[in-house]
Amino acid sequence: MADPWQSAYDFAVQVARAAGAVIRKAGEDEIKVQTKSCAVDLVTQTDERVEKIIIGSLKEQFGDGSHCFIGEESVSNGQPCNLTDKPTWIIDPVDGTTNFVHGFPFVAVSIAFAVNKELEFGVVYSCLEDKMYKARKGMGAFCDDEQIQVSDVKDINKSIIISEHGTDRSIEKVTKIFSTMQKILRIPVHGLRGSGTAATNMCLVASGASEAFFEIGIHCWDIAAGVVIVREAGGIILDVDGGPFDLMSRRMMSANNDIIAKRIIKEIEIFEVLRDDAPVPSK
Ligand SMILES: O=P(O)(O)O[C@H]1[C@H](O)[C@@H](O)[C@H](O)[C@@H](O)[C@@H]1O
Ligand SMILES: [Mg+2]
Repeated sequence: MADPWQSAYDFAVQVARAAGAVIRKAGEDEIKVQTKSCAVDLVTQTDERVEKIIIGSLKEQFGDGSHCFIGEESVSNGQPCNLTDKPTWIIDPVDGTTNFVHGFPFVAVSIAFAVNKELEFGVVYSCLEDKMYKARKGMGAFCDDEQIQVSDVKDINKSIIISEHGTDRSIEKVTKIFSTMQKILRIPVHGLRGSGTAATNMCLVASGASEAFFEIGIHCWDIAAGVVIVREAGGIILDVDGGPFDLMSRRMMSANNDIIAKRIIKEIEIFEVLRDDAPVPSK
């Protein structure tokens, strides 16, 4: 049977690499910063421009109208965020926007592709490191041309765990996030880390550099590509309560194995977040 998505996958890699070059170039000039949901949820003209370039390139290649697009900045500007059975591109043009603004060296272009709500492939280009992570369902995960594999560590005391504090600075959420981090540190684990971009964090789990990354508050575009990459590197993806993963729930646990995942899940203090596909309240 013809392989329907190989050419789309190859094209996504090309588009991610080209988008990364635009981000690197933009980082050399003065960056104009705006905010979205709160004072620390940053967005720049580069986020907007790169998303337009990516979606424009994909529409040119697959522009018969049968493909759908979920992009961070399109959604932020009012587009719906509903995953249907149609071929759908899920795009974070600049994952690690705050890092980009500060010149902190972890910024990723994340492009995922789903059909019938199944993630078919994911591409994460860490553009300041010039590392291309990619994976197709059932075909393994790669960093550039090297196949990658999750860590084989089963002893939680010998693990590095990644988490992020996100952009919500409410006392309720900050308290729960840091109480969770404190409990994990005191297990003890070897260390807690965070790159500042969910997509990169997932690639660090996929490449064996960390045993788990979890976060409550991320969006589908931050993690969709990383989900495929972690799964194809032999890892697992769960909800933060240990249940089945739901791409639109804004909660995710990615780990090298079930033992590590379940041990960390025991420490997570869960707080509620609005789903990505929640109906937009009428103005
Ligand atoms: O950089 P963006 O695309 O906004 O996504 C990040 C988000 O802003 C942070 O709050 C999260 O902690 C990161 O995991 C996301 O990658
Ligand atoms: Mg982003």
